[in-house]
Amino acid sequence: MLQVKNISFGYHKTTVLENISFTVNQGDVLAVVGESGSGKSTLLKLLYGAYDLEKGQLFWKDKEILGPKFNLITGPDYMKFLTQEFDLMPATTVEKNIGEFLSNFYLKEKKRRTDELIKVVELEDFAKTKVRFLSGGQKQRVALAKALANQPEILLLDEPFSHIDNFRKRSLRRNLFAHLKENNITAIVATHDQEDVLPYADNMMVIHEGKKVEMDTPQRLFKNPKNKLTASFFAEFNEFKLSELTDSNTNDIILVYTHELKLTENSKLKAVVKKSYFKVNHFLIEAEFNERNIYFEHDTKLDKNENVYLEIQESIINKRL
Ligand SMILES: Nc1ncnc2c1ncn2[C@@H]1O[C@H](COP(=O)(O)OP(=O)(O)OP(=O)(O)O)[C@@H](O)[C@H]1O
Repeated sequence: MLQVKNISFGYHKTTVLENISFTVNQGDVLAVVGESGSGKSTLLKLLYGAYDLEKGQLFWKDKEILGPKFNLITGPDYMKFLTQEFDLMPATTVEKNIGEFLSNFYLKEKKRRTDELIKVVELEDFAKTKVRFLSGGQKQRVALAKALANQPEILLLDEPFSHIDNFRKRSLRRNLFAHLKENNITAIVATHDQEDVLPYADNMMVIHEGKKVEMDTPQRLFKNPKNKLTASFFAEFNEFKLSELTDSNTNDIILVYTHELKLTENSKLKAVVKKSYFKVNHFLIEAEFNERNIYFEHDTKLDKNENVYLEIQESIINKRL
C-alpha cells in the first residue's frame, strides 16, 4: 500500500500542497485531477522523492520514500515516473530505447518483453525506427513502454496521453490499463481528461489550490459531486436554487448535469430556447430561465424562441441535498 501521511510542500515560500493524506492499495489506479497549477505534478514529484517534504511522510509498503537530502539518486528502484518530458535516446531505435534497462544476460526474455510492450503501445511498425524520426505522440508511447519495461511496482504518469491523437488514445488506454492490472502495477495518474479516469481509475482524488477536496470512486463522485470543481470535471452542469425546482422556499444550491434535465409537459422550470449545439450523439440546448442561461441535452435540435418545460428526477434532487 502507498501511504501519504499529511504532507505539505512549497517550492519557495508559498505552499503548493497542504496537508494531503491518502492511501492507494497495491494494484489500484488513482487518478489525480484538478485545474492547471493545482499541484498535481508536484504531488507526483514528491511521491517520486524528487523533493524533501516540509511536513508529513510517505511510505510504500513499510519503506519510507525520502527526498534528495537522504538519497543520491532520485526515485526508488521499484518506481517509474513518466513525466511530460520524455527521456529517450534520439539516435537509437524504438526497440533499443524500450529495452535500454533490460538485462542482456537473458536475451530471449529481453526480446519477449520488448515485443510485448511494443504491442501495448501499438508501435509494431516502428520497432526499428530511430526515435528522432518519430512524432511527439509516438515518442510519448515509446517513453511509456520504457517506463513499463522493468516492471515497476508503482508507475507515476503525468498526463500520459497528452500528445496522443484521439484516433489512437482509446485503444492505447485500454492496452495500458489492462497491462497495469495484469501485472498488479499500482499507478497514480495526473490528468485533465475524464476518459483516463472513468473507465479505469479505482479511485479519484480532486485537488484544488494544493488541497485535497474529495476522494472516492469515480462513479460515486460523478453521481454525487460535493462541489462544482468535481462536477465540472465530468460534464457540463447547471446550478439551481432548490426553490426553483421544488415547492421548498430554501435557497440551497443543487448541481444538475445537462443530461439530467428532461423535457416535460408542464413544470415550474419554464425556459425559452436560444441555441442548439451539435454534440455527436445529442444536441446541447441553451435556454433562458430566470434571466440566465441554462443548458440541457436533447435528441434533436430545438427551434429558437420555443417555450419548453423541464424536469429533474426527484431522486436526483434528494441525493444532491
Ligand atoms: N520548479 C518550480 N519552482 C517554483 N514553482 C513551481 C515549480 N513547479 C511548479 N511550481 C508552481 O507550483 C504550483 C503547482 O504546479 P504543478 O505543476 O504541480 O501543477 P499541475 O496541477 O500539475 O498543473 P498542470 O495541470 O498545468 O500540469 C504552480 O503554481 C506552479 O507555478
